[in-house]
Amino acid sequence: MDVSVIGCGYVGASVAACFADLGHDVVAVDVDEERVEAIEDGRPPLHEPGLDELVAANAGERLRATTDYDAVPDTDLTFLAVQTPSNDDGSIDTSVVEAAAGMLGEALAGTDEHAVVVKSTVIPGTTADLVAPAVADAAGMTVGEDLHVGMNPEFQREGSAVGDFLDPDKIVLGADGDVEAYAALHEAYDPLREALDHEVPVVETGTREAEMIKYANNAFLAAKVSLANDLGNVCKEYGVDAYEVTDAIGLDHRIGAPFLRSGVGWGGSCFPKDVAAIIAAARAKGYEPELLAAAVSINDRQPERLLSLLDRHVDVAGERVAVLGLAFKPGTDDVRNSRAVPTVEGLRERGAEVVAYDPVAAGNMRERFPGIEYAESAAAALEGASGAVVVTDWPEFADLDGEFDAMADPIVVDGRRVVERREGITYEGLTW
Ligand SMILES: NC(=O)C1=CN([C@@H]2O[C@H](COP(=O)(O)OP(=O)(O)OC[C@H]3O[C@@H](n4cnc5c(N)ncnc54)[C@H](O)[C@@H]3O)[C@@H](O)[C@H]2O)C=CC1
Ligand SMILES: O=C(O)[C@H]1O[C@H](OP(=O)(O)OP(=O)(O)OC[C@H]2O[C@@H](n3ccc(=O)[nH]c3=O)[C@H](O)[C@@H]2O)[C@H](O)[C@@H](O)[C@@H]1O
Repeated sequence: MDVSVIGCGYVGASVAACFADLGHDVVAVDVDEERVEAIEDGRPPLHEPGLDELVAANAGERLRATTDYDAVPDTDLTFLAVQTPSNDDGSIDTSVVEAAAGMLGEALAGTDEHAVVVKSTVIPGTTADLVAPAVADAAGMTVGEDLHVGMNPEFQREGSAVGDFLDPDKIVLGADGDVEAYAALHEAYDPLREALDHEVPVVETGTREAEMIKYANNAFLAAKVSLANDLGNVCKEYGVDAYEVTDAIGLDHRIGAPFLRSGVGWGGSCFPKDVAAIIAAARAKGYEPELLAAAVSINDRQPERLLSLLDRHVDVAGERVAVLGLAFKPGTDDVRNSRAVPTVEGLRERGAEVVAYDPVAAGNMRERFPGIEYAESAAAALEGASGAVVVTDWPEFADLDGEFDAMADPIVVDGRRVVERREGITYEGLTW
C-alpha cells in the first residue's frame, strides 16, 4: 500500500518507519528540512530507540522523505501527525493541523480518491468539523464520496515508540461509518497484526469517539498516578510505605499494577498538555471536570512537597544542592514539563546553589536554566552538596553508594524511590 505521513516528529517518524518496515511504500512529508534530510540520509530525525535501525534499513527504498506535498497524491492514505500544542489557557491549538490539512487538500486537488486519517491528538469534533472540510475545500473533493476521512489515535510512549507501535494493546479506527476509510486503515494495519503472534483488539468507532478515547486514555493514566500520589502523601504522614500499599492494591486485577509509582509526579509533552486540553474542552461546554482538575493540582504540588521534606533537614539558602535527573522520565533527553523544572525553580527561590546531573538531558535543560551548574556525573554533583533531590528514576541512581560520602551533609530526598537507603545518609522518600 502507498502511504503518506505528514509530520516527521516523534509520532510521524516512527509511524512512517514502522509502516515502511512492515512492507508499505511510505513517503514522509515535513516542513522541517533538517528532519527530511535526516530520513533521506538514512538517519532518524530524533532520538528514539530502534528508530535508527528502521530508518537505515528502509530509507531510499520503502521510506522516502520530502518537503514537497506533491508526493502525496501518489499514495492511497495519508496520516496527519503534526503537533497540537496548548494555547495559554490550556486549550488545544489546532492552527498547525488546520494549516497542514489545507496544504494536503491543495496537493490532492484533481485526485480521484483518497483517505485522510488524523493521528494527532485532537479534541472531539476536530477531524469531522475542521480537518475534513479544510481538506475537502482545498481539494475540491467531497467527504464520504471521493474523500474518506478517519481518526486513528496513537498510544506510543516516548522512549519506546517503535516497540509500542509494533505491539499495541489496541488499534482504534474512527471513521463515522465510512467503509472506504475503515478499509484503508485495515489495509495499513493488516501487516502489523499478521506479524504478531497474538490478536490485537481493533476498535471500529466514530471519529469523535476515537478522539475522546485518546484523551480518556491519557487522562486516566495521569489521574491514576495522581491518585497514587494523593494516597502516597497520606501514607507519608502516617509513616506507611506507599510502595508496599500500591504493590498490594495493584494485584487486584480491577486496579492493575502499572502507573501506581508515586513520587514527584508526571511530566512530558503529552500528559500535561492533553489533560489541560480536555479540561479546557469540558469547561468550554460548561462542565467542570473536578477529578481531572484535582489530578493536575496534586501533580503541581508534588515538587514543593519534595522540597519541603528537604527543608525539614537543611536550610538550603547559600548551600550547594544536587538535583539528580532532569528528564521527564528515564530513557529520554526530553525535559518538557519535567518535574525537574519546578524543583530547580523552588531551590533557586530558596537561594540554593543548584548543581544538576542527568545522563542525557542536561543539554536541553541548559536552555531552560543556563545559570545553574551541570555536573558530568552524579558523583560530581553530590560532591560537597548539603542535600540532594532525586527527580528522575534513572537506573544508575540505584547504584549510588559511596558517592554520598563526599556530600557536605548527606541528606537525600528521593522523589522516585530509586536510591537505596543506606547507613550514613539521611534518607527521605517522598511517599514512603
Ligand atoms: N510524542 C509522543 O510520544 C506522542 C504524541 N502524540 C500526538 O501526536 C501529535 C504529534 O506529536 P509529536 O510527533 O510529538 O510532534 P512533533 O512536534 O515532534 O512533530 C510534529 C512535526 O510536524 C511537522 N509539521 C508541522 N506543520 C507541518 C506541515 N504543515 N506540514 C508538514 N509537516 C508539518 C513539524 O515540523 C514537526 O516535525 C501531537 O498531537 C501529539 O499530542 C500522540 C501520542 C504520542
Ligand atoms: O500521548 C502521548 O504522547 C503519550 O503519553 C504517555 O507517554 P509518555 O508521556 O511518553 O510517558 P509515560 O511513560 O506515560 O510517563 C509520563 C509521566 O508519568 C510519570 N509516571 C508514570 C508512571 C508512574 O507510575 N508514575 C509516574 O510518575 C513518568 O515519570 C512521566 O513523567 C502515555 O503513556 C502514552 O500512551 C501516550 O501515547
